[in-house]
Amino acid sequence: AQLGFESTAFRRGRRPRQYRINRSGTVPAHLSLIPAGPGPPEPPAGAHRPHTAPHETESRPRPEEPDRRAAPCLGRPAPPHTPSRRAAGPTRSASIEAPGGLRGLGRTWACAAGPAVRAATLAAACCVRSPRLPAARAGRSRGGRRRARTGSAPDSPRREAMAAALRARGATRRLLAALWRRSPSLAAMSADAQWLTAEERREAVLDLKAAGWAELSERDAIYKEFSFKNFNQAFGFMSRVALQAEKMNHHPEWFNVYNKVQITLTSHDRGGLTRRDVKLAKFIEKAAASV
Ligand SMILES: C[C@H](O)[C@H](O)[C@H]1CNC2=NC(N)=NC(=O)C2=N1
Repeated sequence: AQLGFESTAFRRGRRPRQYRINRSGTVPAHLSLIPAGPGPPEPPAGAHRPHTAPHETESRPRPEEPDRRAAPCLGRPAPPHTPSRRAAGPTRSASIEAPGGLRGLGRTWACAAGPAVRAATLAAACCVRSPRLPAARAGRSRGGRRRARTGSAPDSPRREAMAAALRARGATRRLLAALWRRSPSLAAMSADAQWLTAEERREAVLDLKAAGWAELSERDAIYKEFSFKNFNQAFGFMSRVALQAEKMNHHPEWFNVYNKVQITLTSHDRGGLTRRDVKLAKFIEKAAASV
């Protein structure tokens, strides 16, 4: 497969060089594709880590905070678009097109590279380095590759930018991994948020019973029958409730015969009464009163 790599900031006007990776559609492990978007959770130690070149996992000083000035594109996948031509005006952009068919790729990344962001930063922060290009053409001498691997101090602004970009990338990955690790607890927290505390439930049911609702004995739900002047009023009421239900993604169980509407509220995904049922019941009371 052909990876089209065009970076005007990188090429400074020379004909963009096309990078090529193997035809199997896989990205060899020693290629470094730096996901700028929220990547998958960090694999457990020792697990297969796709798209991370060996030298990128070696020890390298990692600042606490990513230096975003060096690699503004990290953390932001770009919408799919064709490789950009030289952008007119003060800023230039570079993009890498990874056709959807490539395994593990299929993403388009763009780096908004203002004049101050050097080509080396783009090369480090957003590019896939082809294994086929001789070291010199890949924009780094053999010594430079050794220095990047060992983390020894780079000796030119271009290498400084590259080292800063790689450090920023590492810090960003660690940040994303920490967020991914925490997400199960966030999900659990939102689940807990659905349930009513005992006190909240007691107060809510008291108010709803005062409005004519009843607790069902055979399941954890509340029920009420509404009567309207005619079918037209009943259906208008149902239409308003239906729109609210869609908005909340929380729907009543109901039955309508002419001017009667029987409604049961419970949260199927929780197997009982939750805040959503109370909220919908309060909306239903207002809708019935305004018919
Ligand atoms: C797929 C859809 O989001 C879910 O089925 C929603 C739809 N409406 C719902 N309504 C109610 N009352 N309980 C649910 O658990 C529920 N889940």
